[in-house]
Amino acid sequence: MPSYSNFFRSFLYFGNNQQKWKLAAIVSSVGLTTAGYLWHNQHYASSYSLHLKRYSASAEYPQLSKHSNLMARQLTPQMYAKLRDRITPSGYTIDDVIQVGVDNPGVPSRQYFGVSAGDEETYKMFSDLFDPLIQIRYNYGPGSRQYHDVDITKLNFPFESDTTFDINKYILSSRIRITRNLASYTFPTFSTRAERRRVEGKLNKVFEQLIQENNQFNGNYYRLSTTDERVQEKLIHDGVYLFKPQTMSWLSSGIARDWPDGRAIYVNNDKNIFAWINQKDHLRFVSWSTNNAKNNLRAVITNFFQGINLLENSMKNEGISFAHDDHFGYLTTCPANIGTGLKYNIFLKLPNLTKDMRLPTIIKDLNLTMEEIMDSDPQAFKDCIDISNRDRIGKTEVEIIQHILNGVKKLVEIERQLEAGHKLDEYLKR
Ligand SMILES: Nc1ncnc2c1ncn2[C@@H]1O[C@H](COP(=O)(O)OP(=O)(O)OP(=O)(O)O)[C@@H](O)[C@H]1O
Repeated sequence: MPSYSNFFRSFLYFGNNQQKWKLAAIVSSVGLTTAGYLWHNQHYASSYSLHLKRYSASAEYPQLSKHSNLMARQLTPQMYAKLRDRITPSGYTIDDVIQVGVDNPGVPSRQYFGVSAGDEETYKMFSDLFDPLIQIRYNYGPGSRQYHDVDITKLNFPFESDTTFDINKYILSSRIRITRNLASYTFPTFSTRAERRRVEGKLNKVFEQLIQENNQFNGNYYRLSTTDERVQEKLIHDGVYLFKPQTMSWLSSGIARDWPDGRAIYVNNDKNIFAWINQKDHLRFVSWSTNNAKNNLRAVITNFFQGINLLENSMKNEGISFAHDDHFGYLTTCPANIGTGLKYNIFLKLPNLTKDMRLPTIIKDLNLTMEEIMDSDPQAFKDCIDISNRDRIGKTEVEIIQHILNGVKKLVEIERQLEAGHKLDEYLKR
């Protein structure tokens, strides 16, 4: 092992004076950075454990006996005691992770996660809890790898070449979105005001590039804190306004703090592409068909992936990228979105099928999710359902979209059989 005196002697005989000073400057800056990093970590870890260790793990264990969310079913007192000593580099703890689930018990019929991530490191740091939850909800095991495929030429759009019936009678509209966070910044659950503003500032530059460089994405960027009421009303009318999250689960996760500071909206001139900045995640990017452009399935998907591609190119110019991991895919605030962060919704009008009690079972067998459509006018979406993907992780983007399209094709076919007077049992037997 080289001794300090050997090191000093080598330094004396090294190069000329200028090179010596250069070397000394490099060595001391590396030393100071390392010492600073270690001090920072130790300081945080020790103040955190001092604070926690005032009471035992069993005294701190949350009251979960009446809870039915996934977290409450997995977090044993032993696991809590083990994870209580961990902290991510930005300071996120197990108590931060579980707060949404402690405050929101959930209902047995819904697989509500009851956890949130505060930064990229959360998933690995608290994998004892996150891994089983993701396994239960998505059947996605710890050894798996998330693959991506955005080659939309592989997609097969149903009924596109079939002109024998009016598809617009059944398919009303579609909407696709991704949700993402930027690498190296804390997530909205945990960001400080300054960091949230920094993220918004970076994304502002990215969207300004998109607006300037591309006709289709030409549009406007609005900071919520400086948007006047008239513009606000217009954005609400266009269906793109970013409202402050109101549900208890999102309020207790911390994402609505300081609203509307650091929040922004991008929307293109055609109003069929928009983005929300600093809502549940740093970025939510959406492509949809408005009511007067019904059943524009292919265009919605094409615009969407074109937009993401341009966004990622602009992000490179800004030196930023999305938080991503080979195993977990894109890292999101809620594990419900992890993997692809992709949700694809299609509104369907199925007057016969929606009257049948077996519809929820059919939807479940197709591995889809069905939601009610909320509208101020209850008649507007009579006999309609909102179909979306159940999976976000373990499948590629193209697989998820094709799965929805195939499911929609089946549902429309069943509806048409019922319309023609056939019984549902006949179809189900096939
Ligand atoms: N196909 C569609 N056509 C028109 N509007 C849609 C469509 N799909 C969804 N929407 C509307 O967009 C809004 C948000 O939809 P949704 O809650 O499914 O997605 P999300 O907010 O992106 O995801 P989540 O809240 O589950 O993280 C809802 O008001 C919904 O009615």
